[in-house]
Amino acid sequence: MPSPIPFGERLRSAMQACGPLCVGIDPHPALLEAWGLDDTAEGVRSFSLTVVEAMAGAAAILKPQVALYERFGSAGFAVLEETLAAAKSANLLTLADAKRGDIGSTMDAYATAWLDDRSPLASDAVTLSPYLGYESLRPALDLAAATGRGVFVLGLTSNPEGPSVQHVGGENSVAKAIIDQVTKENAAAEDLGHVGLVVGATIGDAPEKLGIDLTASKAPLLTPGLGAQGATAQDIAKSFASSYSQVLGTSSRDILKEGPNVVALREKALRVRDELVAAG
Ligand SMILES: O=c1ccn([C@@H]2O[C@H](COP(=O)(O)O)[C@@H](O)[C@H]2O)c(=O)[nH]1
Repeated sequence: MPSPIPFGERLRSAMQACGPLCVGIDPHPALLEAWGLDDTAEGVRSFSLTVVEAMAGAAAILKPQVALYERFGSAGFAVLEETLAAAKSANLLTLADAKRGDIGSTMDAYATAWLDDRSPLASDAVTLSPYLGYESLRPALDLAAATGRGVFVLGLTSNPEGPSVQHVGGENSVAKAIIDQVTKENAAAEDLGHVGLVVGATIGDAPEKLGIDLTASKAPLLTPGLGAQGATAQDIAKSFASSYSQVLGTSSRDILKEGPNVVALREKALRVRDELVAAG
């Protein structure tokens, strides 16, 4: 069996072809209502398939927020499976925003669920929480590498509560310890590695203050916080400066509020994408 193409290479090709944008699929009750859909699994299905249709060729990757499917139990997971399959058929990469993290033995099962070729939920990448210790993520890190998939580890999150944990330690912060491990993991990559980082668009000068070198990490940098949480493409360009070529700008509600019209959704995504390109 030939080795799979590494996730970092696949992501870079998608970013070159479609631009540095990740569109989040977050079917919140208020958005479903605004789109004239019921807050049911069927409503979430219609919402998700419309986003997939609108984003083909306009986004490098789609990020379904797993929590918003999970609230409908098995019916929600069936819709998520269908959404992942539709994205694959439309040549869109997928990042399941599940933020999984547990002791190693349980992590094995999470890795199988999100990163094994045989799983109906297999995605191109999954988000992981490293707060049980970076090495507890090993089953997912290794399975992702073996299957040509990726993971995005929480580093500096976009929410205002994040610093109360992630900045602890100052020059030897919790976030720096995590990011140093990611740097080691991606050391052999020529460009982007298979281990990405979640680093919010709202973080301001935190990397500088904490002595964190994001460029050296070779991590694809997922930057939630753009749009609905108040950050702009210019904010990202300022915070990320030398690592900007690694940035995958991500936005959910600010784009999704343009639906359900497919053309309006796509045009908004293209505007956000063009702003990200221009800011660099
Ligand atoms: O630090 C983080 C990590 C993840 N998220 C997720 O991204 C989207 C953001 O949605 P917007 O509507 O663009 O605000 C959402 O799914 C979050 O759970 C984040 O915001 N920050």
